[in-house]
Amino acid sequence: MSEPIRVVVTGAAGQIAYSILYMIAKGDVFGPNQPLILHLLDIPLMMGVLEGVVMELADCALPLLVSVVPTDDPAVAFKDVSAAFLVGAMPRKQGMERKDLLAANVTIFKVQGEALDKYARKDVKVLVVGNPANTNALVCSQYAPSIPKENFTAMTRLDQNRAQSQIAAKVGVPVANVSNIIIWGNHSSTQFPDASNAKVVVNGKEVPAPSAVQDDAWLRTYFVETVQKRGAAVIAARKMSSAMSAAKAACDHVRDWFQGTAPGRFVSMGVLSDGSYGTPKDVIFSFPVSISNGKWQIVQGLSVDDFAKERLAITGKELEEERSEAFAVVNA
Ligand SMILES: NC(=O)C1=CN([C@@H]2O[C@H](COP(=O)(O)OP(=O)(O)OC[C@H]3O[C@@H](n4cnc5c(N)ncnc54)[C@H](O)[C@@H]3O)[C@@H](O)[C@H]2O)C=CC1
Ligand SMILES: O=C(O)CCC(=O)C(=O)O
Repeated sequence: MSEPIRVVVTGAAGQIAYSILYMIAKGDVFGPNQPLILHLLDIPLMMGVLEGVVMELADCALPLLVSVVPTDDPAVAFKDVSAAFLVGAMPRKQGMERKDLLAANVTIFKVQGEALDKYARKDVKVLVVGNPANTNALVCSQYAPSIPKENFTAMTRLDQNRAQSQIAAKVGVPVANVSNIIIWGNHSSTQFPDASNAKVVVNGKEVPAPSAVQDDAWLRTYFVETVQKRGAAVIAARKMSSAMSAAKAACDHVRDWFQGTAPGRFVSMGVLSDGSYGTPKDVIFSFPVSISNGKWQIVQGLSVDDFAKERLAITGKELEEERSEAFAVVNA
């Protein structure tokens, strides 16, 4: 067994955390040989609820979980952490867009960026889940200047998983047979879910997703819109936002970041844009990335047709607008 690593989950008394903590603590992210010390951050009002979560974690009797540190103090929560799941933020209600949360949530990520800068390990890997995730990740990284910008990412893995599941159902194959779906841009209704470079295994043979689906109109309309609006559909049905699937996606994201992607495979992550594929620079934009040795790289040279270019421009523009609005809030 290796030495334990410290992992922080914010919003630890909330609904995503209720699923994510179990998944992390049983080894789904860092592997079956990596002991963990879990730091749980929430606001003072939620400390009673958090106590119950701590009791339940103990009652799970998980061999990898060395200890748990519940706290409402960012200085304690971020101390020496190797990985940070930044979940704690207000979720949207029915009828809202995620960017409507910007004014309420962006300040949380300023404070947590400052705390990461002061207290976390300099190689900490940060995943922002709290919405609007891309812009919150950008703000967080700006306030943590001593940590490399590439260590800040935003979650679009839930959108990727949703897209994968839609394609699998359409073709009639298990989800594991579908790979290399791309989510471009913002985790919002302007995102562009793109199956044009994806692969599907049909009858034992890997083929391009468009040939497996055989319905280009579906791929450009129903598929794109279903994934873009899936979060809202879950809220309409559950009266609460996605939680179990969000927790699973966060674990997938951080697992792949730490453990790498298989040769020829890529996943989607919101990362600092370098302008690849004509996107605006210096926003957190979701790209296809391959990962090895804990470092992600934007996959280059993929075909992007005019239909895709138009959609990349729309979601990129939204991210530029969110960036201006966010910095106006934090600098006010
Ligand atoms: N990127 C993505 O794909 C997804 C993002 N989300 C977002 O994740 C966030 C959390 O969702 P839920 O867990 O369902 O919400 P929730 O309301 O159940 O839990 C949020 C928790 O965060 C805590 N919190 C608030 N301010 C905090 C602070 N400054 N420090 C630490 N904790 C704080 C709250 O007290 C609460 O316990 C929301 O913003 C939601 O929109 C949800 C699903 C998917
Ligand atoms: O849709 C939301 O605003 C909350 C949850 C979420 O981001 C999602 O389900 O994709």
